Order: sequence, then structure tokens, then C-alpha cells
Amino acid sequence: MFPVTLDLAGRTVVVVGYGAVGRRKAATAAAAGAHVVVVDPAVSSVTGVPGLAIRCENYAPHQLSGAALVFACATPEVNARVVADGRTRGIWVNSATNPTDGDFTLPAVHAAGRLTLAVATGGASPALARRVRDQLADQFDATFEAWVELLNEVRGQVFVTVSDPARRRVLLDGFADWPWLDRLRSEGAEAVRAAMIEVVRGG
Ligand SMILES: C[C@@]1(CC(=O)O)c2cc3[nH]c(cc4nc(cc5[nH]c(cc(n2)[C@H]1CCC(=O)O)[C@@](C)(CC(=O)O)[C@@H]5CCC(=O)O)C(CC(=O)O)=C4CCC(=O)O)c(CCC(=O)O)c3CC(=O)O
Ligand SMILES: NC(=O)C1=CN([C@@H]2O[C@H](COP(=O)(O)OP(=O)(O)OC[C@H]3O[C@@H](n4cnc5c(N)ncnc54)[C@H](O)[C@@H]3O)[C@@H](O)[C@H]2O)C=CC1
Repeated sequence: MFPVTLDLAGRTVVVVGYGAVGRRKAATAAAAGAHVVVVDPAVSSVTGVPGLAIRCENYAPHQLSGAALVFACATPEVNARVVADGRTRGIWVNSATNPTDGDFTLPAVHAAGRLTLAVATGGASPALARRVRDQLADQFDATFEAWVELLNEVRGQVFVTVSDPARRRVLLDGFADWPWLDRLRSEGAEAVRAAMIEVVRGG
């Protein structure tokens, strides 16, 4: 396993098969800013997913050209062809049929603003990945999201005002510690922002 976070903005992602699984993968890729091309002979129009293009056709290899990633979400036979064609073209393919067929799998994800939790089981149990994600999600709520935003903002200030890398590291590590989250919950963002700036200026 080698988890990465991909920047798909402006990239083309091809989704072959637009059933329940294909719809989920297409929505995820579109939400990440990809230009999504759906290939499915049974689908002629899609509403509610901006930036999605449809090719109401049977799968054919030429449809992969220009793709950064491909999701094979049709029948097992079609998916096997998509994986083989992707390999030939050097394009990464996710196979919905079998965890070991494709080049990558998707984790269960929870996002709290810029914080991303991704849970994977190496294909052992997608349902468990989903449950672990759901169990953790409550802890990473709107206040946590606000903390991440604040850390991003204050980190920018630290880079501008503190030139010593060692002191920068101490400050940034300190702001990322749990007592600041507790303070954010009890005192609110304005007070905590002011307190952090005070620490940057003072110590
Ligand atoms: C290998 C992988 C490849 C991939 O698709 O990337 C894969 C493969 C398969 N999934 C199957 C079934 C189910 N998948 C889900 C749900 C999710 N599946 C996802 C990922 C992955 N699924 C990758 C591994 C991730 C890992 O565990 O490391 C999630 C996490 C992310 C996502 O898809 O976006 C998403 C949660 C979305 C969310 O809630 O956010 C549910 C539960 C549900 O729907 O509630 C079920 C039914 C219960 C069960 O089977 O566990 C089957 C059997 C199909 C059949 O029965 O024929 C296969 C094929 C096989 O196992 O052979
Ligand atoms: N990864 C995952 O989370 C899961 C994977 N699966 C597997 O994923 C696959 C898809 O599952 P579902 O979405 O539930 O199936 P589905 O039957 O709802 O959708 C499959 C789609 O593929 C299309 N299709 C068929 N032949 C095609 C072709 N030649 N070219 C392009 N599109 C074609 C069909 O028109 C249909 O819309 C199955 O192989 C299933 O075993 C199933 C459940 C979960």
C-alpha cells in the first residue's frame, strides 16, 4: 500500500460503467475537480454532477486516451479489458471487480475542511473501512475543521515573521497540540487566533 493524495483538478478521469459503483467513483472524482467522462451504453444523460460528459457507447480502448485515471465499474469481463488496456497505455486503473486486479483502490473518506481521513483495509472489508471511517468522523467535526483553517492561517504568519527554522518548528508543533482544540471549543476562534499570534510575537 502506498497512500497518496492526488490533485485531479483539470485532469480527465474515465469511468466505464455507470451503475451504483460507477456513480460513486464519478461523483468522488468530479468533487475533486476532475473532468469526468462516463462510458456506458445504457446511460444517455446525467443530472446533478457538473462537468460530467457522457459517451453512450460500449467500452472501447480509444476512450481511454487522455485519461489520468480510469475506473472500471462495468461487468467483470469488461473491467478486465479496461485494466489490460490501461496497462498497455500506462494509465492507472481502479477495478471494481477485484482488489488485486487494478493499480489502486479507494479508501473510505471523511473530510473536515482541509483535513482528510482515509481508511483502507487492502480490500479485506470495504464495509469495515466504511465503519471505521464513520466511527472516527464524529471527532473531526466543524470545530476541528476551524482549527485546521486557523493553523493554516497562523502557519503563514509564522513563516513570514519567524526566520529561525528551529523556532518555527517548535511554534507550529505547539499550535498543533490538543489543548488548542480544547481552547477553540471553549473560547472560540477570535480568542484563540489572538492567543496564537501573541505566542508568535512573544516567546
Ligand atoms: C478493493 C476496492 C476497490 C475499489 O472499488 O476501489 C473495493 C472492492 C469491492 N467492494 C465491494 C463491496 C462493497 N463496497 C462497499 C463500499 C465501498 N468500497 C470502497 C472501496 C473498495 N471496494 C476498495 C477496497 C477498499 C479497502 O477496503 O481498502 C469504499 C471504501 C470507497 C469507494 O468505493 O469510494 C466504499 C465506501 C464508500 C463510503 O461509504 O464512503 C460496500 C459497503 C457499502 O456499499 O456500504 C460493499 C458491500 C459490503 C462488502 O462487500 O464489504 C466488492 C464486492 C462486490 C460484490 O459483492 O460483488 C468489491 C470487490 C471485491 O471485494 O472483490
Ligand atoms: N468496488 C465496489 O465498491 C463494488 C464493486 N462491485 C463490482 O463492481 C461492478 C459494478 O457494480 P454495480 O455498479 O453494482 O453494477 P451495475 O450493474 O449497477 O452497473 C454496471 C454498469 O456497467 C454498464 N456496462 C455494461 N457493459 C458495459 C460496456 N461494455 N461498456 C460500458 N459500460 C457497460 C451497465 O450498463 C451498467 O450501467 C460489478 O463488477 C460488481 O461486482 C459491486 C459492489 C461494490
